[in-house]
Amino acid sequence: MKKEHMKRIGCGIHRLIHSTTVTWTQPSFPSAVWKLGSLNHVAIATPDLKKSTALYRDVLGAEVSDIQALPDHGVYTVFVKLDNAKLELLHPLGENSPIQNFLNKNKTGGIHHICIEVNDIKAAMKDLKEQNIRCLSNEPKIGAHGKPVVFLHPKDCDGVLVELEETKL
Ligand SMILES: C[C@@H](C(=O)O)C(=O)SCCNC(=O)CCNC(=O)[C@H](O)C(C)(C)COP(=O)(O)OP(=O)(O)OC[C@H]1O[C@@H](n2cnc3c(N)ncnc32)[C@H](O)[C@@H]1OP(=O)(O)O
Repeated sequence: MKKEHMKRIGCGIHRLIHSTTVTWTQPSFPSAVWKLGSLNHVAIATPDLKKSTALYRDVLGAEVSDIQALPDHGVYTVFVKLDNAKLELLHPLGENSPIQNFLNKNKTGGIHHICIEVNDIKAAMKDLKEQNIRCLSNEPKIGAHGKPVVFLHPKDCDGVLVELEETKL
């Protein structure tokens, strides 16, 4: 292929990439009932909480919280502060911790769930149940930030465990 021809193809691709715009589609249900807010956190399960905390604090230079024990959820947590959201480092607490199951399958740890804020958790749960999305508890529990939370089954959410947290939006 001639050099000039290749240059023209290159310019065409460049223009195509730079002229692409994203179009957004509005939700099909009335947003007055309940709505999603910001990403609150991404949770990472780790077999070594001290090592993971040191990675974010000492290597990556982030501000981190103290270790918090949440026996009702079967986890120890450390929060890592980012500008627009948080990371939640999770380690098993107790014999029936859901994190232990996850770590048995993912020995070195990995992304465990994402947490998205909602303005009305009960309305969200009612609506999602009607759409056959399984909520993993019948009632919201109090989560790591002292606010009501509920988890949605990963098999109903494209393989991702999703936590909803009620926050005033
Ligand atoms: C403090 C609080 C907060 O932030 O406020 C927290 O973080 S509490 C964080 C900890 N709490 C929770 O995770 C509560 C909600 N989680 C749960 O109820 C459970 O962990 C489930 C998600 C239902 C999984 O239950 P369990 O481990 O007994 O079942 P399982 O291993 O047979 O999993 C069933 C299927 O789901 C998949 N699966 C399991 N955990 C997953 C995860 N985290 N992300 C994506 N997929 C996952 C498995 O690979 C399996 O798929 P295959 O069948 O294809 O192999």
